[in-house]
Amino acid sequence: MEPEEYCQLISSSTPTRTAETIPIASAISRIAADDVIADAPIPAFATSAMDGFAFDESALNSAQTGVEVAVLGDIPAGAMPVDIAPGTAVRVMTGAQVPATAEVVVPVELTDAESTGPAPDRVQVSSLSKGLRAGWNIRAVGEDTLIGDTVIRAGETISSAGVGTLAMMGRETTRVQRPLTIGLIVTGDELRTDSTTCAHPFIHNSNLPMLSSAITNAGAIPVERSCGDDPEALAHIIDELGDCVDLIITTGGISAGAFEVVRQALSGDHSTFLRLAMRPGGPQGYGRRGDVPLLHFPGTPAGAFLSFHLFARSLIEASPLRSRWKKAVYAGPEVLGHDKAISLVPGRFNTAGEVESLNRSRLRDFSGADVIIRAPRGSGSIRGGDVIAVLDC
Ligand SMILES: Nc1nc2c(c(=O)[nH]1)N[C@H]1C(S)=C(S)[C@@H](COP(=O)(O)OP(=O)(O)OC[C@H]3O[C@@H](n4cnc5c(N)ncnc54)[C@H](O)[C@@H]3O)O[C@H]1N2
Ligand code: MOO
Repeated sequence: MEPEEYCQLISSSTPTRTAETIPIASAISRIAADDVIADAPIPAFATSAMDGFAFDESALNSAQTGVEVAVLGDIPAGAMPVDIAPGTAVRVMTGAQVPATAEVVVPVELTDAESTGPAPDRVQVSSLSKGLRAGWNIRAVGEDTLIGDTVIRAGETISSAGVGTLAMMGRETTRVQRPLTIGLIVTGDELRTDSTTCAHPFIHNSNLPMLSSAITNAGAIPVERSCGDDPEALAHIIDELGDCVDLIITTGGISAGAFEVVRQALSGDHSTFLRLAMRPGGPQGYGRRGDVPLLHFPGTPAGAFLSFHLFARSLIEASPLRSRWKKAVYAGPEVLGHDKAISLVPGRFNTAGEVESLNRSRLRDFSGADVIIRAPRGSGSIRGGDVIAVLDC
């Protein structure tokens, strides 16, 4: 089974999301829970798009014949508009509310006026074409956004432009998805988290800080646990976490050894274990204990890293793996396909915007990578100039 098909199989493990209301200043990188619909037009009143002079229709007619027009005053942005007496002009600044009778705004550069200093008493327009449309340089009510426009869609990640859009509409709070809480259990008697006790035959526990930070980076809240090779102890930790998390990820203990703690604790009643046609990260498992979905990743650090980016992120983002791959142009070197499995290889964008591969798939090779390259299975290979599938990581 290829990873996309497996992702489809585990999609029923996608945790249920609830929503919360938060201040817009905290909404960056959060996922919009609802469509945001404009309840007022933007701009809410007609404004000038230029620094210049607002003319009513008869003043414009005079100005187009070269006649000087009287200027009745100034409307800076943020000031109430001054009415235009028939046949006269007012000086307006970009963003200022224009008088209701304004026909056009003529930019200051097209007049004989200085751009700074007090407003002149009179203004003459140097050159103005005849067929000006009414509303020239005036931003009409709703020109940017109309009442009822969907400005942010449910499921979109709110960017800084999104925060600005919410602020532009006068929103102080917004509804976002509540972050998921994810239990992370790394397994293995050989693991030591405290480096002072990590003498032979123990090893440093890399999966715990790696996946905990990956969970945080994906916008979720990690709850960390470590477990030895005792299946009963693991079942106990899963039950304890089950009350307070939306998803549990385990690493290690799922392949073919004599002390496969995850497999022993869960296979049969709770979880299914299988080998995917992908390298690294082939051994995988999924299941449910009570209401809580379970994902089981291999213990090898590169396998755990890739499993997180392919599968955990698909569930967190509620987006199938098939639609998460992006296209890129490959720059080389040649990567040979494996007959039985797709290969996952670290890739980095070069200065030409194409992807180069590092050709080995150790965890340290992924640490400098921008993307995970998907090299298809089979006897072919990927070469410079090919269009390839990549996943950000
Ligand atoms: N007879 C077979 N043996 C193995 C097979 C197989 O098909 N037949 N598959 C191999 C592949 S591929 C993988 S991947 C691993 C997966 O094994 P597990 O998921 O059971 O993981 P462990 O055996 O517990 O650990 C594997 C490896 O990773 C180290 N490890 C585990 N957790 C951590 C951690 N938190 N931090 C750092 N390193 C960790 C562990 O010490 C092992 O070296 O199975 C192969 N074997
Ligand atoms: O599937 Mo494993 O060692 O290739 O991660």
